[in-house]
Amino acid sequence: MTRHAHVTADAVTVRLGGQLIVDEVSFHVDAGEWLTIIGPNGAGKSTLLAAVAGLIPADGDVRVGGRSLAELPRRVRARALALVAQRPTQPPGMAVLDYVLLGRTPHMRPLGRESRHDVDIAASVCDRLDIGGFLDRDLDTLSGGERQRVFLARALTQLSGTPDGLLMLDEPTSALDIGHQQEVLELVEQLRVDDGLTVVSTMHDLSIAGEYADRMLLLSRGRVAATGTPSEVLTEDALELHYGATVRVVESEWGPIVVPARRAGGTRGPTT
Ligand SMILES: Nc1ncnc2c1ncn2[C@@H]1O[C@H](COP(=O)(O)OP(=O)(O)OP(=O)(O)O)[C@@H](O)[C@H]1O
Repeated sequence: MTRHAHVTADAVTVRLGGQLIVDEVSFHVDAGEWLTIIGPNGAGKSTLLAAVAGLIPADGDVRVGGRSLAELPRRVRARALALVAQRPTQPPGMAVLDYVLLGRTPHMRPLGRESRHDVDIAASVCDRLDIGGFLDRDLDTLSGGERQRVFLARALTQLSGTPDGLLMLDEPTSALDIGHQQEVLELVEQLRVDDGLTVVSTMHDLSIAGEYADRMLLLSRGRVAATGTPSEVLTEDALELHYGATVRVVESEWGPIVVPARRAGGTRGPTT
């Protein structure tokens, strides 16, 4: 399959509160590819995602599907890309189904109501994310992990029916147990393959990130420190340099596994 760049970020730069937070970051993501942005706390990952999604002012240029994001009308942009933020704003007292249906807004006529088709899409996405039993519940009453899947359901509902959709996920599995982490990431992977979604995510669990990403981008102090396959980016030296972490990287059939290593002087070193 011939791939073409679906997202191109060119010298994206963001200043917040007088500080340079994202510094001339450039990257591309091919159509149908999964790029995961990693980097230590405060590196600028969420800010970069928000800038690429056009949610905060930034210098530089972002092109999606060959068109400059700045030139796309809001509704067109909302059908082309969806961002699940780390802490999405959540209207108080809203039922899960109503919240997920907000994802259909860019597909409806202005002031129109959702159709049976919209409700079917939302309900089916919720079923796939194992939250079909919560549709009438108030969003505020869900657990953190249940709520995280509702946020993802809204984004998938938003992109449903869009060929070449761009799904951006800011730490999509941070509140999930290991079973639901796997379920959510496998679902995203399946949608990527079946529906041609392009995925850009941030993740802190480097081993899991490496299992799903085609390519990774290591962001450090707002700048690109490395890009490449998981095996190229997840090196012991790079993780020491940019995270200050002492780790062992072990290659497995699923990609590199990153294991924190006890520092010298630990009381339970390897028994040999
Ligand atoms: N409005 C703001 N004003 C000033 N500084 C800000 C503002 N918003 C974010 N920052 C700073 O920008 C830096 C990058 O924040 P960002 O949330 O993008 O990092 P991150 O890599 O996603 O971090 P984490 O892994 O902790 O989620 C941080 O130092 C943060 O304190």
